Amino acid sequence: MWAWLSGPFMNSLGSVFSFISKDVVSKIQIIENFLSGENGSHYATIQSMVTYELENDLVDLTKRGSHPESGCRTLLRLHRALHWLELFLERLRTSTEDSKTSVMCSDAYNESLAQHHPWLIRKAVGMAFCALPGRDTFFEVMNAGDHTQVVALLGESLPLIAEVYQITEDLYANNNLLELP
Ligand SMILES: CCCCCCCC/C=C\CCCCCCCC(=O)N[C@@H](COP(=O)(O)O)[C@H](O)/C=C/CCCCCCCCCCCCC
Repeated sequence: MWAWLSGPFMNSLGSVFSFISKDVVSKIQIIENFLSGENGSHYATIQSMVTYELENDLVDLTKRGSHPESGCRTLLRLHRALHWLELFLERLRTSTEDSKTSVMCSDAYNESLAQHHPWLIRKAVGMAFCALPGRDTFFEVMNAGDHTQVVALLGESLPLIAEVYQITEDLYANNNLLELP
């Protein structure tokens, strides 16, 4: 995932996608830094991270303050991105030759991340989607064989992505963390 996000495919799509990939990579890096830091053992699971940060007042709960890059708020952004990914890949899996990646991408975006982004980002992202390559290119960059094989792989992977998403969603909902600033 890391290599793909910062690799030639994303960079070839233009400046908006470079910005998106840098944003995701920097958020993954924040979590990795916690994991390799002195309190790393508390970051071994999402559950232990949430418990540790909440018990030690390490999360800005209502407005950004002294903990602008807590593990909880950083993971929340990635969690929302994972939802976009799930919705997009499901559309790709069930797409036909006539399907447009720009439409699949923006429909998935509007159902997920868009609700958390300001107007300017939504507009910039919406325009960038129009420049996305076609469906065949997406199948190729997955590097998992022909179309039938990619569709089969997506059929196996998507339930796992959905399960990971739901576990985090439930944990965050139970701890009132779904709207962290
Ligand atoms: C359990 C972790 C799993 C991580 C899974 C990540 C999957 C990533 C896959 C695709 C990339 C989507 C990236 C979306 C990043 C969104 C993070 C975010 O919302 N960041 C915004 C807020 O950050 P803060 O300021 O609060 O720190 C930030 O403002 C970024 C805005 C631009 C977001 C544009 C989203 C566009 C979504 C569609 C991406 C299309 C990628 C095309 C791939 C060919």
